[in-house]
Amino acid sequence: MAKKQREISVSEFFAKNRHMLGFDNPRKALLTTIKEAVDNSLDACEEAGILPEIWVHIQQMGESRYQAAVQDNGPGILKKQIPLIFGKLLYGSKFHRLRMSRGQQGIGISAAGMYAILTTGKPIKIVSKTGLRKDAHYYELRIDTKVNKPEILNGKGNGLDIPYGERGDKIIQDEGIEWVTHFDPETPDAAPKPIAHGTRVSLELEAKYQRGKGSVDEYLEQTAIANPHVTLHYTDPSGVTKTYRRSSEILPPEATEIKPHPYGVELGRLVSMCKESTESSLSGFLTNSFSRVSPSIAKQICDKAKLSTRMRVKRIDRDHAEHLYAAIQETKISNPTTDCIVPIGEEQLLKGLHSVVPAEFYAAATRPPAVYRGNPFQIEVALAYGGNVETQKITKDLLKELLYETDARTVRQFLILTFNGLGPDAADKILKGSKLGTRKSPNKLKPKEVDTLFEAMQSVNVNEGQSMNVYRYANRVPLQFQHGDCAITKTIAQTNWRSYGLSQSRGNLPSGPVTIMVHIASVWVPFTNQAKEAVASYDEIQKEMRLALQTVGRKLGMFLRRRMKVKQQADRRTIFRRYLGEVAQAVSDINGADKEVVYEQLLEVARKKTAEADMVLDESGKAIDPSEANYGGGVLIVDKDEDELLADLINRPTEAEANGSAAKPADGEQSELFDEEDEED
Ligand SMILES: Nc1ncnc2c1ncn2[C@@H]1O[C@H](COP(=O)(O)OP(=O)(O)OP(=O)(O)O)[C@@H](O)[C@H]1O
Repeated sequence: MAKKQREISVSEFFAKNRHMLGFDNPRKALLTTIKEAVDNSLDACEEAGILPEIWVHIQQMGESRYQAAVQDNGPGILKKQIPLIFGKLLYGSKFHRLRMSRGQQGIGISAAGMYAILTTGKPIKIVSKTGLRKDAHYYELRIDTKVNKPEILNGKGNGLDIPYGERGDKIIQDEGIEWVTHFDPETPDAAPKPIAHGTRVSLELEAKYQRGKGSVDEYLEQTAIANPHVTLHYTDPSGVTKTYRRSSEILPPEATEIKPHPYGVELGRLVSMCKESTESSLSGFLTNSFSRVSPSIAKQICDKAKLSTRMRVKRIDRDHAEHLYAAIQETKISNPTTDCIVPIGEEQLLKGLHSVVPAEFYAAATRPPAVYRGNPFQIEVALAYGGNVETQKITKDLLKELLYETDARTVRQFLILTFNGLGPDAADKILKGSKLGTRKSPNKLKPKEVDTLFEAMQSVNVNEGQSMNVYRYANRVPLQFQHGDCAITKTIAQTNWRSYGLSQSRGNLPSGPVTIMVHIASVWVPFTNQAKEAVASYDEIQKEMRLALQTVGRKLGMFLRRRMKVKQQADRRTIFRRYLGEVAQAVSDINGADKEVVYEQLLEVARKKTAEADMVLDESGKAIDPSEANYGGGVLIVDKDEDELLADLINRPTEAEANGSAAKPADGEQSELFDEEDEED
C-alpha cells in the first residue's frame, strides 16, 4: 500500500470532481465557462477604472461541441502572467485579499480551460493587450493536470507576440486569431475607435446550448440588470447578436481592501498568520494584521491572554495562539469598517430591473452594511410587480426553436423548465387552454399543435398560477442553481407575503406576477460550494435579508391596497355618474328645478360618497392625508394608465368634470356620453 501512496495535484482532484466547479453536465459547462470569463472581465475593468464593454460569442463546432469566446476592453494581462492565470488552478489576485469582487478563489477560468482540454483536447486560446501601441500576446495553452502547471503549445513554447500596426494585423489574419479590433461607432457616420487594451479568451468544449432557465442567455440578461454600467454584445450560436447597452455611464465606486477582522479569524488561520508575520512584537502583529485593533485593544487582548505585548510573534505556539484566540472573543472590538462594500444602490436597481422586466410597480431597498463572522456585507432587494409573464413575451418562431432545443419529456415540463416564474399550476392552465394532452413530447408537436400552444400561452391568464420569480445575486453575479439550498430563497419563503397582498402557502415562495432580486455584496461571500451557486445561511445574513424583503413587501402591500381601494371606489363613482344625468332630468321634469343645478348637487353627493377613491392609505391600511401619500422613496410606478388612473382618481376631477362637459344633462344621449367617458376613466 505504501508504494501506492502519491501526492494528488489540485487539478487532478478537480478534474475528477468537476461537478464541484459547475461542470456537471454539458449545458452547465457552457454556462460556467462564459460566466467565469465574463465575471473576470467585469472585475478587471472595474479594478482598472474602465467602463466595461464585453463581447461574448458562442459558435457551434460539432453536434455537441461549442466554442465560447469572451473579449473585454479591460487593462489586459502582463505577458508572463498569462500562462499562470489560464493554465494553473488556484492562481489569482483575489484570494488573499478582503476586497469585494466577483471572483475570489483563483479557480474559475483555469478550471474552464481544464474542462475544455479534457473534453475536446483543444487548447485554451488567449489574446491580451495592455495598451494601444503595445504588443499583443497570443497563447495557446493547456493545463498539465499531473503537476498543475501550464504548458504553452504555440511559438515553440513561448507564445506569439503581435506587434502594433500592419505587421501585427497580418499575423492576426495569417494565424486566424479572433480579436475584435474596434468599438461600435457611436453614430453611423463616426469613425470606429480602436480597442487599445483588453483580453480575449476562447475555449472549445463539449457542451450543449439550450435557452430557458439556467442558460447563458439568462445569465447575460441578469448580469445586465445588476450591472447597468456594462455594454454587452452577445452573439448566440445561430449568429444573432443582441446588445445590452449600458444605461449608466458611471462606474460603481472602487471597492477598498480591508484587513481581516479579529472576530472572523479562526484558530488555524491565526496560527498561520503568526507564522507568516514579519512583525517582531505581538502588539505590532495584532494592530497591523487586523482591522479595528488599536494599540490599547491589542493590550487588552494580550492582558486577557496573559501574554506580553512585546512577546516575539515567532515564539507564539499553538497554546499561546489558543489563549490569544479566546482573548479576542472576550474583548470588545468595534465592527469592521463597512465602506469597503459597494452596493448597487436603489436608483440603479430600479433602473436595471425596469430595463429588463417590464412591470407596473417597482420598489427597492438597500440595507445599511452589517457584519457576519467579522466580514462586512450588505443586502439589497428590488421588486417588480405586474406586467406580462415570460410566456407572453416570446414570438412563435422563438417558441418553435425552444421546443426543438429542449430535452424536457413533456410539454408541461418544457413550460416549467423554460419560463421563469411559471409554476406547475400555470403550466396546467396553458395546457388546458391549448387542449394538448399532458403527455405530449415538445419535440414532436405538429405545426397546428404549436399554433394552439402559442395561442394558449398568449391568451390564458396565468397571473394566479405564477410563482414569484427570484433573481439571486452575489457581488453582482447572478446565481442560477441550487435555489433550494440558498439563504436567499429560504428567507423569501420564510417571509410572510400574505400580509403584503400576495397569496402564499406556508414555507413556499408566494405566487403572483412578481419578480424579486436579492443582492448580497461582501468582501467574502459565504458560498455553499466552490461553484459559487448558493449563499450559506448565516443568521446575520438572513436577518438583513428579511428586513430588506419586509421593506419592499410593505411598499408592495401599500400599492396593492391603494389600487384595490381606489378601483372599488372608482367603480362605484362610475355607476353613480352613469345615472346622474337621467336622475337630474327626472327631478327637473317633476318639480321644474334647474337640471344643471340638480346635476351639480348630485355630483357633489356622489363625490362625497365615493370619497375613498380620493383617499390614500398608509402601509397598515389606514387613511392618511393625500399630500402625505409617500412610499418613502425607492419606488417606481410605471404603467401610464395606472398612473393616470391613480392621479385622476385621487387628486383631480376628471377631465370631463374639469371642462364642464360632464355637468350638462342636455338631451337624451347624455347617458351614452357618460358611458364613453367612464370607459376612458
Ligand atoms: N480578463 C481578464 N483581465 C485581467 N485579468 C484577468 C482576466 N481574467 C482573469 N484575470 C486574472 O486572473 C486571475 C485568475 O482568474 P480566475 O478566474 O482563475 O480566478 P478568480 O477570478 O480570482 O476567482 P474565482 O475562482 O472565484 O473565479 C484573476 O484573479 C485575475 O487577476
